[in-house]
Amino acid sequence: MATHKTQSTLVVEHLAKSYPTAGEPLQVLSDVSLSLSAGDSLAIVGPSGCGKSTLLQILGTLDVPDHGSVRIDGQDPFALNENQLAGFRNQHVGFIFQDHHLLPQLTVLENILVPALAQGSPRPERFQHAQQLLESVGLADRRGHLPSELSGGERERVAIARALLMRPSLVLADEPTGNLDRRTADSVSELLLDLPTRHGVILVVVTHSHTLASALQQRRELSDGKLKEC
Ligand SMILES: Nc1ncnc2c1ncn2[C@@H]1O[C@H](COP(=O)(O)OP(=O)(O)OP(=O)(O)O)[C@@H](O)[C@H]1O
Repeated sequence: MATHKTQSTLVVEHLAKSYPTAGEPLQVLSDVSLSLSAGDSLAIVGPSGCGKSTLLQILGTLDVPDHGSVRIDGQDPFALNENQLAGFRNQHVGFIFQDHHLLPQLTVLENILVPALAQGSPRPERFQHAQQLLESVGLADRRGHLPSELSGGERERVAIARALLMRPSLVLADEPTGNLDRRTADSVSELLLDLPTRHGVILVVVTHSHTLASALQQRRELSDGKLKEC
């Protein structure tokens, strides 16, 4: 199952981002730089409102910085036009959100295949890969179930499998264990921690969980718009 992309890299230099307000703009990121490669994992921690999700959105190319650069696998995603960027994101980035964003009317297997649908009908290899991923998250026997028939932890597992479908270089997780009880959070964390070695991805996790943060290879606190060692 391991599909190491040895070229996987994330290089971020001097990112800055502010939001307009009625008064002075709110400077959320002032100077963020980092460099990660295949197999690396990083926790981003910090108090509520410090800008963690904003940073994750920019790393995932869902939002644009005011200044600075992001290079994923050596490419500048913000130099692409809108269609190219959507395709690039689909191929290079997997997202895992706290509320998992599964489509309620689709089965577990169909939800995992959603990223491939953006490119038309999934090829048989994709179905096979989706099935393998379902097995790897321990849900092979739930492929025909709807999200409403799953527990919170099981839905999060589906979201993890979906994030891996396109064999991304970069997996971004925003509070992946935030809504889960301790035991379920531990088992989801275990799956996440396995991703960099098992799938050769770069894993960046925003979390308030000390347990999860301390299990990742690297930790940075976002403070005053900058990443600091912690
Ligand atoms: N679209 C927006 N327009 C204006 N302000 C925004 C916008 N998005 C976020 N903010 C503000 O930017 C700051 C950082 O928000 P962000 O969601 O990145 O923080 P966070 O560290 O992820 O918080 P939490 O841990 O509570 O999720 C907050 O003060 C928030 O209110």
